[in-house]
Amino acid sequence: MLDAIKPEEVRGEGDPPVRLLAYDSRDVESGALFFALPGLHTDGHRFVQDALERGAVAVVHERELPSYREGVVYLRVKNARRALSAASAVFYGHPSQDLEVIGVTGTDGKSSTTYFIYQLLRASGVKVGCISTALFSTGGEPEPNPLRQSTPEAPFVHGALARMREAGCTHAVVEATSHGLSPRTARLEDVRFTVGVLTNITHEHMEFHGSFEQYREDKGRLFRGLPEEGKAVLNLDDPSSGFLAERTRAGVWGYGLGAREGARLWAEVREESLAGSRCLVHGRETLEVWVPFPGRFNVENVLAAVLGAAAAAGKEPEGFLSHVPHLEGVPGRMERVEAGQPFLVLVDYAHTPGAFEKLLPFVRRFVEGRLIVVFGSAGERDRTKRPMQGRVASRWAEVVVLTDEDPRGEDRMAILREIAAGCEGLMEGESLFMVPDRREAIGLAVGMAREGDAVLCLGKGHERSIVTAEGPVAWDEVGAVREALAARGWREEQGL
Ligand SMILES: CC(=O)N[C@H]1[C@@H](OP(=O)(O)OP(=O)(O)OC[C@H]2O[C@@H](n3ccc(=O)[nH]c3=O)[C@H](O)[C@@H]2O)O[C@H](CO)[C@@H](O)[C@@H]1O[C@H](C)C(=O)N[C@@H](C)C(=O)N[C@H](CCC(=O)O)C(=O)O
Ligand SMILES: Nc1ncnc2c1ncn2[C@@H]1O[C@H](COP(=O)(O)OP(=O)(O)OP(=O)(O)O)[C@@H](O)[C@H]1O
Repeated sequence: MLDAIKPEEVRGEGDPPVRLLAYDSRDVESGALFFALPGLHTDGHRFVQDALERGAVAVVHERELPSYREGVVYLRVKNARRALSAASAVFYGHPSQDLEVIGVTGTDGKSSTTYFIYQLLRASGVKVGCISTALFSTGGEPEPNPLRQSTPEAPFVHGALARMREAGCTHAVVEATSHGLSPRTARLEDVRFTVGVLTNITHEHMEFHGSFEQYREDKGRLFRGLPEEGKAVLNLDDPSSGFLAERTRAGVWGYGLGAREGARLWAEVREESLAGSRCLVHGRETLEVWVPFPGRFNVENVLAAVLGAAAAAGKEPEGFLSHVPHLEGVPGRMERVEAGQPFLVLVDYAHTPGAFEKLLPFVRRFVEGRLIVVFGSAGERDRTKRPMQGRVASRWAEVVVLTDEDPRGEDRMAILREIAAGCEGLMEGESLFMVPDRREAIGLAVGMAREGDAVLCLGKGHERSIVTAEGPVAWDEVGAVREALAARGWREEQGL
């Protein structure tokens, strides 16, 4: 492992057996190799003593430490996150080299596309695992992701890939977020991807990447790292695809809605409803396909998934289309909540201006009454997107109810005011409401809905908590909607 860590300086003698890799002192157990990572809130170097008390036998650090303990090996490196990534790959025996690893990146639609690829490969008899925001599998049935990260830190990624390999998987689908791909976190630095899939690139995470160009550059790392025999699956309707195609050695398979030169698959949407879309999909042959999820963006996700699965399995994409009608969606995405009420209620995970732009005009087409939208914006994350979310929402909705998403340590009302600053043509107290308490906000929206209206609760989806200054508070978006409906006398029918 020493070769992978590449220390600039080694202190202490011996070669203690390493039983686990840890970057948080609170996770350290006897035999751990502890990585002191500089962070945004604190610095891992402050927790070296804590790690040693808990049984760490060696420490990787960037800066000089106040003291060095006898019997412990200290490895000073230039970049501890980079070292963590390299060590994780070695510790788990380079599992990504024994698997076909498909990386899915993009601003929106990563989890959906990841889960679709996972299902398509499984349906064609491939043993596969997946890592994504919502669902996680090391070869068995998918379970909720136990972490608060979409792309986990390197030890978790390589550990999960190793478990997939042990379980007999030949393939893995990994949601590759821009944070995960960034050299600043190095979470995916030592994962060997053979297929890269792009959904889209719009505005998000500017607080982390600093500019759209850097955000795109970081996402581009997935495609730059692909081998010549790999495949880059690109959305030809997205302006960033040309940029990415120029930066990959891999073969390109393009997809899009409508005829596109060079598209390996493209779709014409013939009929669409809140239940899904009937499409003609054109490839080497033309096939009629029912996409069982609402919105053209889901047709795009399905095309991306079919190409991603086919590229990874070394098969023709057309063979995967027959399974599309049987795909399952990710929980909390366009989930309809029914309790006999005469208006539509949808829970969805849209939390970017790009997702709002696709979702709201789509739903608008099927709603005769008013569109009542409940959402917020994450605290301590991209502030520049807040007025953009407000602008898109106010363009399509008659009523906007602003509420907590994950305020973290920020002033809750200040976040809502920043979103409200972008809302155009709405009147506070009549069509614009700021209600930080999310349960109350949902109650207000459901309470004002009349026959033919639609209530859209956005941004929480499947998530099980709201992160406040005091930490995570348990949350269930669908449950909160059901409570609000029950308060008006609409209850889900219960069986015996
Ligand atoms: C904003 C962000 O990227 N945060 C990540 C970052 O945290 P941080 O810089 O605040 O860390 P810190 O709290 O300052 O601590 C520094 C170090 O001291 C360690 N520590 C801290 C306390 C202690 O008692 N002992 C100890 O050892 C910490 O574990 C850490 O290694 O470093 C941590 C350890 O590497 C990550 O777990 C953490 O991800 C958090 C959970 C997070 O919310 N990340 C989000 C932004 C994220 O990664 N999102 C992307 C994109 C999502 C999407 O687009 O869908 C994702 O892939 O999930
Ligand atoms: N292709 C797409 N284009 C735009 N919006 C989309 C697309 N696919 C899904 N969405 C919207 O984005 C939301 C999140 O979808 P999904 O979880 O698949 O994306 P994600 O990229 O994994 O999100 P995140 O990584 O931020 O958790 C959906 O609820 C939907 O509103």
